[in-house]
Amino acid sequence: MTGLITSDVPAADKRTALRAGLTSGSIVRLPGAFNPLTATLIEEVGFEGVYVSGAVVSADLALPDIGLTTLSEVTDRSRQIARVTSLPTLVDADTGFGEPMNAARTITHLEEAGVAGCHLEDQVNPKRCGHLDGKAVVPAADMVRRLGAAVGARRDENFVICARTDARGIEGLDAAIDRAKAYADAGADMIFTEALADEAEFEAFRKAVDVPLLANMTEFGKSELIPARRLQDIGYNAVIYPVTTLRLAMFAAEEGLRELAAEGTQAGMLDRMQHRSRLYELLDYEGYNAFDTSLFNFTLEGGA
Ligand SMILES: C[C@](O)(C(=O)O)[C@H](CC(=O)O)C(=O)O
Ligand SMILES: [Mg+2]
Repeated sequence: MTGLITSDVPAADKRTALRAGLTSGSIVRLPGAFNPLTATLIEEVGFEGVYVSGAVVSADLALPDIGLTTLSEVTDRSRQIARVTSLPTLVDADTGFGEPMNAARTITHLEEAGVAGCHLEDQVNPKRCGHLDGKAVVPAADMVRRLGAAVGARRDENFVICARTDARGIEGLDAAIDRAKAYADAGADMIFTEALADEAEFEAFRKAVDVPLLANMTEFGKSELIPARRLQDIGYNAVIYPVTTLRLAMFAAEEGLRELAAEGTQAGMLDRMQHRSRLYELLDYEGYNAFDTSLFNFTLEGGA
C-alpha cells in the first residue's frame, strides 16, 4: 500500500533531504500547510518543503498568535501534517514553550512526530507574532542557553534546529546580526531573520552570517515581499510562506459564505470550488480501492 495513509519516506530521509536542500545553492521553498490535505497539495505543486506555522495552528483554533498554544497541540498538528507528505516539514516551535528544559523536551517531541526540523525564537514568554509591535526579546545569553538545551536534546543529528531572532524590530539590525552569530556558535543550523524591512537588510545578514538563512515572506507584515529567485540570488537558503494558504482559503470561504447567505444557493460559485473529482484525486481514492476492494467497496460514480 505504498504511499497510502502515510508517506513511505522515513523521517530520517526527509531530514537528510532538508539538509541537502539548505546547502544546494537552490532556495528551499516551504509554504505553510493549514491542514494535512494542504500538505499533499504543496507536494504535488512541486515545492521542496512544508511549513507548520504557529500563527496558523493558533488561527485554526480561532486564537491569536500570542503564545496560547501548547507543545502537545503543535506536536499533534505537526505529526498529522508530516506523516502525509514525502517532503520535509519545518515546524514553528515558538520559544520552545518555556525554559531551556522545555525547549529540550520540545525537540524530543518534534523528532518523535517525524518532522525534519523546527525553529526556536528569542522572544520572551509569552511570545507575540513577529510582525506586531510591542514584542520583547530575552538577553542573547538566555537564548544561547535555550538553544544549547535544544541542540543537546537532539537524537537525530540531521534534525534541523533553526534559531529565529526577533531583535531587528527591537534592538536594530546590527544587534540582530550579533545575536545570529552567537546563535550559530551555540549550534543553530540555520538562522531565521524575522521582520527585516527590505532587500538591503537581507543582503547585510547574508554578508555577516555564515550558516544557512531563512526568510519569512508573510503577507501584510513588516517585510517587503521579495520573489524566491531574488532571495536565492541574495544567498538565502530557505523561504517560508507561513499563512498564505490559510489566507487564500479563508478569503474564498468568506466570499462563498456571504454569497450563499445572500443567494440561498451555491449554484453560482461551483467554478470557484475544488471539484469532488479533484478532491478524490488528491486523496487517492483509486489507490485505496486498488489496495482492498473487498473492504473499500465504494465507487467513484454518482458525483456531479
Ligand atoms: C512565521 C510566524 O511565526 C508563524 O507563526 O507563521 C509568523 C507569521 C505571521 O504572523 O505572519 C510571524 O512572523 O511571527
Ligand atoms: Mg510563529
